[in-house]
Parts: sequence; structure tokens; C-alpha cells
Amino acid sequence: MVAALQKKISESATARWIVLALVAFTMLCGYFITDVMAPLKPMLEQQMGWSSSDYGFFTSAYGWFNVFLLMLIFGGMILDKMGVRFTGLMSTVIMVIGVGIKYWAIASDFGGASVTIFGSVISSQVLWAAIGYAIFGVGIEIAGITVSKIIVKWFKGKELALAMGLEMACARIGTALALSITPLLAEEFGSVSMPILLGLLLLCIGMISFVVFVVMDTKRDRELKDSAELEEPFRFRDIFEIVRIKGFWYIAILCVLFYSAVFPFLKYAPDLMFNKFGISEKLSGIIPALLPFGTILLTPFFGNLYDRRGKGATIMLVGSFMIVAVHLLFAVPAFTNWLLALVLIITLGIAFSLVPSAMWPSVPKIIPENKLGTAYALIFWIQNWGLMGVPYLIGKVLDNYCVVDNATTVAEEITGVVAPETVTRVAYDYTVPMLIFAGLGVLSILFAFLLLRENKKMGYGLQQPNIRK
Ligand SMILES: NCCCC[C@H](N)C(=O)NCC(=O)O
Repeated sequence: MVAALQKKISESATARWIVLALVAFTMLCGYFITDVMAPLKPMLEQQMGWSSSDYGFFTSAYGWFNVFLLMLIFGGMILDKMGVRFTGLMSTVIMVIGVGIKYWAIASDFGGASVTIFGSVISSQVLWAAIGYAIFGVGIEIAGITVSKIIVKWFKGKELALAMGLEMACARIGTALALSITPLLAEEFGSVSMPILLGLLLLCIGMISFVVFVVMDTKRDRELKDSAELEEPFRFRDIFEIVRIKGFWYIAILCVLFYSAVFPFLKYAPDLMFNKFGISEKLSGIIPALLPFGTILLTPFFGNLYDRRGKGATIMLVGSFMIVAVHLLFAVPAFTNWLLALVLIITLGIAFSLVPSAMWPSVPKIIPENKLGTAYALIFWIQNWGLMGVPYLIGKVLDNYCVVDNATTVAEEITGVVAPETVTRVAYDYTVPMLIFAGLGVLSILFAFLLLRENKKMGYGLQQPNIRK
């Protein structure tokens, strides 16, 4: 391995797979933090007095700065101007700061303090946790576009979709770990904040991993200094060129619709398991965790298929159909057997492997490489409207239309942490939220069709294999 690295890093297959492992690990740590709060929703409600709206507010914070302060767009420009090394390091530092604030907020006692924002009273704890999460959201999203660009840089013309699939698979391990072990950790340590602290430590290791990548990437660029393989520089007017491309819009809108039917769903999935399928709080994250676990094998599998056989647009269409079927079946009130929940989550995992495995490697077929950072940033920016808006909407819908059993005392089910008289539980009917998720899936089908048609018209090559013979 050392011999391979000593030869020419830019030509070494070993080196590029090591690079992939390094940056994918950083993303794993980031995704762990992204989803660490999901299985804690019932505990946050019972132990800290959060409502579903509070949880929706907190969850939506992920996109606040990305969307309203255009942080993602700036991030994309910085990426195309300053390069992957600077931008990647910057984004990991932002993530660490954000998680630090979130941990402090959840671990502190604010003595019931609250603030009024736009006429709504928000507890100070919820607000500070949300601000931390919003800062973290900037970091992880910029890291996401940076890593996509890193993979294109190192894998273009080679195993691009497989590499992207493997990176996403690693990221999903982070999500799966967050969903499955978080409630167990919280119970074990008798503290909701403990899993966040663990995530913070993990993220610091992820940062070190990125630093190692920086060393390798610097070496590669030095080797290629005078060769044609170095990219053209980014110009500001590139943005206008990107937004004039119809295929860009179809893929961006498909992205926001599809991902809004998955990531926000995952944020509520443990609560859905608890309320609809009668699974205990402690185990409520286990079935949802199978979704990312399933994608760990399937995303690289479908990526490899796309690399060798093509059919990227068809893969996205099939995934969109599957997601509608799953959410509609989740919406049926009579279906409450946990085995069905298991089958549906696995099916959703297949859909969630199909679409991303084809979507992200398709972007370089539509957009030239020197504009890729900005293009990915614009797509993520549009996607963040959904990642921000949909959880907020679902939280509001749950509180306003879906409460079926308010303030039932469940003290006997909870041990230790709080005084029994303070413990209450609200039960929810998830039919309407699941219909909302299904509606997003239906719109995804429409945009997947439009993309397929545009590909035929413009010859992007989305149906062609990625590996050049
Ligand atoms: N829970 C993490 C959200 C990451 C969103 C990010 N913009 C993204 O779409 N990444 C690609 C992926 O499939 O995770």
C-alpha cells in the first residue's frame, strides 16, 4: 500500500480508495449528529417538556441559515473558488461549533426561560439547541457538496457512481447508528444530552480524518500542476449558466421532493413506530434504523450498476414510484402490525438506495466540472427548503390535527430521571403526515419523468454507463 502511495498518487487506485474512506468517515460522523435527536423525541417531550411543534422547529433549524442566509450558495462559491481542502476544513470546524452549542443547550437547565419570536413563545433551550443545529446544518451541507466534488475529482471516468454510493453508504451508517443506539445510550446514562456529546467526540475524529485527506490531495495537485487535468477556475457568471439548464432544474426539484419524503420522515419515524405500531420508546428507533442499514449495501450496488449499465434516469423513476407505495401503506390506519412496518421500511430503504445512487453521479453529466461545486450547492440549497419546511409542517400538523390522546400520565413506564408527576404523553395519529409524505412522492414521479424526457432531448447521457471503456 505504501509502495502504491509512493509511486504517483494521482494514478494510484489504492490512493483514491483511501481518499474515499477518509472523507466518507467524516460524513459518517456528520450524519450521526444530524439524526441523533430523532429517537429522543418522546424523551424530549416527557423529560424536557418539548412539544411536537418544538421538535419540528428544532428539526427545521437544519436549513435556516442554508436557506435564508444563502450559506449553501456561498459555500458552493467558496468551494469552486478556494477548492476542496479549504472548504472541507472550514465545514468541519463549523460542524464542531454547531454541535458544541447544541450539546450545551440540551445539557443545561434554562429554568423554564422562554423568548417570543414572531409572536410565538419558544423555550430558550429549544431556541439555543436549534441555533446550534442550524450552524451544524451549514457545516454538514457544505461538507456534503465538498465531498461530492472530491469524489468527482478523484473518480471521474472511473468508478464514480460506485464511489458516491459507498460514500453515501458510510454516511447512512452514521444515521443508522444514531437511530439505533441513541435511545439506549440516553437510557443507560440517564441523560438525553449524552448521545450528543458522543457525537461531538466522533466529529472531532472525523475532522482528523479530513486532515489526512488534505495531505493526500495536496500531493495529488502538486503532481498534476502543469497537466491539463487541473480544472478551469470558477467565474461568477457560471451561476447564471447553471440556472439556464432545464435538466438542472428537473434534477434539483426531484431532489427536494424525494429527499423531503425521506429525511423528514426519518425524523418522525421512531415516533410513528411508537404511536402507530405500539413499539416501546426504547426500541422505536430499531425498525427505522433498518432503512439506512439497508442502503449501506444497496446504494453502492445500484451505483455500480449505473457505472456499468447506465439507466440512471430510469433508476430515479423506479425509486420515486416505490416511495409513494410505501408512504400510502403507512398511512392506512388499519395497518398497525410491526411486521408490516418492517417490510415497508426495507422497501423504503431500496427506494432510498435507487434514487441517490443515480441522482448525484448524474449531476456531472449535466453540469461541467468547474461549476460542479456551485451546482451541487444550488441543488442542496433547493433541497434544504424541503428539509427545513417539511419537518416544521409535520410538527405543526401533528400538534394541531393529529392529537388523539392528550396528557396521559405514563410515569409508571419511566424510571428514575424525572419526578413521576411531571411525565405526560401525547398520542398522535400519523395518517395525515403520511399522506403528506406520499404526496411529495407523487410529485417526485412527475419530475423523474420530466428528467427522463429532457435527457432524451438533450442527450445528457443519463442512461449511459459512467465507466469510459
Ligand atoms: N440527514 C442528512 C441530510 C443531508 C442532506 C444532503 N444535502 C444530501 O442530500 N446528501 C446526499 C444524501 O443522499 O445523503
